Amino acid sequence: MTIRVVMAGATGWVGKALVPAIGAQGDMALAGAVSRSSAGQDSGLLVGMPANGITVSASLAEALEVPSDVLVDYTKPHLVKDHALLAIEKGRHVVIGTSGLGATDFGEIDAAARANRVGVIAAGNFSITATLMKRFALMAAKYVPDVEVIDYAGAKKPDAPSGTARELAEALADVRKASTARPVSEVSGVPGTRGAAVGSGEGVQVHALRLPSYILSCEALFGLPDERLTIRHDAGSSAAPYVAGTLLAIRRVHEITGLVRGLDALMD
Ligand SMILES: NC(=O)C1=CN([C@@H]2O[C@H](COP(=O)(O)OP(=O)(O)OC[C@H]3O[C@@H](n4cnc5c(N)ncnc54)[C@H](OP(=O)(O)O)[C@@H]3O)[C@@H](O)[C@H]2O)C=CC1
Ligand SMILES: O=C(O)C1=N[C@H](C(=O)O)C[C@H](O)C1
Repeated sequence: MTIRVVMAGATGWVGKALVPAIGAQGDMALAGAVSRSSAGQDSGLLVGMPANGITVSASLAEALEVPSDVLVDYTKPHLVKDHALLAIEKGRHVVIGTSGLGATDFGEIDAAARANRVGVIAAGNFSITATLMKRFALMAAKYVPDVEVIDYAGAKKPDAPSGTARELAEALADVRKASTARPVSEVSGVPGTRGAAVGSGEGVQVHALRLPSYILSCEALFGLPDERLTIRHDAGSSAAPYVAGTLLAIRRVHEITGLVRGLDALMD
């Protein structure tokens, strides 16, 4: 069976890497592509490939008028929730790469996916090594109660924390033991400098830095008396690391009903 894929954000940094990769898979075919600025153009030519006959649509609604199986979204934080809900309503499975969503948004997406009997896979980071960082950090959190997260990204990134840091902090908050740090509410000075608590219960403090020259790095820092552990992931400057994980999600999403968060759920 050929999986028919609609790529929202086809002309973006990640979309440009995914369009040729989807076309190269024997079991997948591009069925639609979305970008406002390139609407009406051939999506293959746009990414430096031979023409593929798939014309770019100006909106997701237009792209979903043609039959397809899976929406892949790498667009913008303010669009992704509406895109996901629209695709679910139209009976499509969804793979979410776009950052910016939190636990409440994902709760709504999960409910809609269950009601429409489709699957959604969302990962803050579809790279294998970023996924391993999350897995190792979750292992460490079983043994070390004190953990905080630092999220490094470029000055122009529109969302904070990053999808990578947010998914990590929410997952850590679910398993962490009580912190020994002085509660932020009891800190004098400028308490905001202690970061923001992300996730359930006491949450995990996340500190987001936004500076020119950074791409995206994420650190989980663990402390015990007289020793510490740092688990860090650094993304490079190309979108190549996200391709394999996204293709895996496209292949597996039809097996799911409702939402699964994190590429780690598909590994093993
Ligand atoms: N989960 C993961 O592993 C990763 C997640 N990301 C996240 O993915 C998202 C996308 O990243 P990136 O590829 O760098 O983004 P870009 O800014 O490079 O690309 C955004 C894409 O979305 C399209 N777009 C923007 N606005 C609209 C709109 N209103 N309707 C339809 N399409 C629109 C743009 O085309 P146009 O402007 O022409 O409409 C473009 O094709 C970000 O949130 C990023 O943080 C990034 C890398 C990995
Ligand atoms: O905005 C980016 O560039 C990236 N965003 C993702 C995130 O928000 O975690 C991850 C990716 O490494 C790059």
